[in-house]
Amino acid sequence: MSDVKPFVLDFDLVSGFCTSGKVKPTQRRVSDMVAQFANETAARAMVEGGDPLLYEFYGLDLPEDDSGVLQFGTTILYPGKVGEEYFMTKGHFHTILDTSEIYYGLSGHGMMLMETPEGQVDWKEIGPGEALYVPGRWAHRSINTGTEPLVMFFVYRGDAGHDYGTIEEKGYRKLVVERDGKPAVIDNPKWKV
Ligand SMILES: O=P(O)(O)OC[C@H]1O[C@H](O)[C@H](O)[C@@H](O)[C@@H]1O
Ligand SMILES: [Fe+2]
Repeated sequence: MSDVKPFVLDFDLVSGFCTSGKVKPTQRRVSDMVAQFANETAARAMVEGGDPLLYEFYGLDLPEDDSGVLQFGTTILYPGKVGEEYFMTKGHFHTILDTSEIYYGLSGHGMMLMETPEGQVDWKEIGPGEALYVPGRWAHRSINTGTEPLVMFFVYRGDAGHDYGTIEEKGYRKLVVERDGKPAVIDNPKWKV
């Protein structure tokens, strides 16, 4: 058991930021995930044109080897598109595959795209006041389908870990793109078996 003392942390409901500045967010830009977008040419052009910030999230300094710890924080995913594909997170399986995660929508609107190693796929919309349960075994990627930052609070088992490799190699089976001004879920042409 780790020796974490009780503590309180503030997260602004709209911006998602820890306004007291007690923790600093990690940022990911288009350059951090060019190969993940369906239109890599559009992604590279955006990197050249200033490399916009896609999202930032708070990872706290809690022990990552203790199943009794709960990791938590907020993700702030900005609105925008790379080609026709909405801004999204990298997405990951948990290293301990069977561990789940809960997201609670604070502001903005988006979608969680999920899939299992066996090839089941699912997606759920998420907005303010909605709690989304991502069961163990489901890889998860957040997507901002709106015009405001998508802000979500998350919590998961402390030792769950992030497995990015599988998604980086194979991609997701589905993509979320804008079609006729609306989000559409389509097959990912770059997905590898
Ligand atoms: O890890 P990414 O796929 O880049 O997503 C960024 C972050 O999003 C979520 O909110 C997760 O709970 C975090 O554990 C994760 O690190
Ligand atoms: Fe996760």
